[in-house]
Amino acid sequence: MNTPTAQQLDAEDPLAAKRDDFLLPEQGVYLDGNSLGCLTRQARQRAREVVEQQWGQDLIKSWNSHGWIDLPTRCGEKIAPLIGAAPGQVICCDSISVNLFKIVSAALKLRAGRRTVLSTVSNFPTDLYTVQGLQALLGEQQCRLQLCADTELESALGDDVAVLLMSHVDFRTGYVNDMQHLTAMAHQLGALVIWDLAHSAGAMPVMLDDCRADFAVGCGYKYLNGGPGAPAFIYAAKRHQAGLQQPLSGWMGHRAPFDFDTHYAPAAGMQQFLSGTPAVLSMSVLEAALDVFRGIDLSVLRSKSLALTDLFIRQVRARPALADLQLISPIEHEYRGSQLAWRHPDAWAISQALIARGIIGDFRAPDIVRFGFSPLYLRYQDVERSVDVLEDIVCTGMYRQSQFQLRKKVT
Ligand SMILES: Cc1ncc(COP(=O)(O)O)c(C=O)c1O
Ligand SMILES: Nc1c(O)cccc1C(=O)C[C@H](N)C(=O)O
Repeated sequence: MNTPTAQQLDAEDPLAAKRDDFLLPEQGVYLDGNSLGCLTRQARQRAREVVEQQWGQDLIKSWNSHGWIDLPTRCGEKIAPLIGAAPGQVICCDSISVNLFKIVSAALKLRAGRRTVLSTVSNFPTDLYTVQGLQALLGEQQCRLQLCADTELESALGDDVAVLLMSHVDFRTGYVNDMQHLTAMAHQLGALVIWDLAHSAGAMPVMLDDCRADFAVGCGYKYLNGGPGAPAFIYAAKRHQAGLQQPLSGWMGHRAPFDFDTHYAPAAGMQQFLSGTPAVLSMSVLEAALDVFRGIDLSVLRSKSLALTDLFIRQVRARPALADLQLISPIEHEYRGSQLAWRHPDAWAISQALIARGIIGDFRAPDIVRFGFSPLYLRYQDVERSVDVLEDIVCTGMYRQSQFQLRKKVT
């Protein structure tokens, strides 16, 4: 059987129409939705309404009339089905970093007598920094970060581990950690598990409830397309919610914020994770952006994501000029996220030359060119075009030009 062309794949794509919900750059191909997702029409419309009408005209009344006060809960409930969570377990607030601080601390308290937070050296730095901050605050008798290689998790899970802190999808390689297996293994040894869903929420099905996950965090600005700096979210399994104590106790997490009581008493359920006033502008935009997922079957989304990355790999491998690019993302579908990472000694210059030619991926130190594939708005033809440009940049040696050597502040 002949391999279908990119045009044929696009013609048969059940998600093709979703692309029209997005306002995409007029030129080029955007392969960085794993860092900052694209703008939807609904989000742009909401941004206008919130600024011009709700803030501009209705001002303070909007807390009630436009439901600003319930935004964290409403957004959380919209995210819940995307991550396999039944209602009442997700709330939108703050950043992943801040939320991790709350959750790691609360989870440690649930496992009093144990002090170790186990994570992997490959985890996203903020996950590790947050625990290092807690360790400095609480002292090593209360909190101790232990790091191991990804391959050593089983042997590192000792009986002092209170919390296993894992990224679902590795931010560099796109490797998908086995949520079901690792959660069960940690539970068997008496540890709780916190999952960082930054690179999986909105990109593939996530089954938090089915895996009996304890806690999770994730961000709004990648595959959820909530915009730059969009608020993050927290998941806490219902069975843990009653006995929790999170350290950033603020008035929005109080049982009755407008009683202005002197003493803190946490709200029931997920609201206890709120600290201060929600970022109304960004959360409103995120709420509208989430509408794009309405009616989407996440297994269809996942199939397209895998087909896009399959095509990219096939195209690169078919071109001898690209033989120096070494794939460090998994080949097996089961373990491959929605991104591809390629190692090359001139990764920085190649990523910059690609950007100059309209193919927006990114670079991760020291030598990775990374491409994210957002199935809601990418076409198979975009994939083919990106590899054409990549081949041209390498064949012509364009990336060796001096303007592509200078490192930038944000990579
Ligand atoms: C896996 C992972 N966790 C956390 C973060 C950072 O989250 P935040 O900036 O919301 O604290 C990122 C990316 O920025 C990430 O890739
Ligand atoms: N959050 C970011 C930012 O504020 C600026 C630039 C990049 C980001 C990112 O999201 C990085 C991303 N988490 C990564 O996977 O590398």
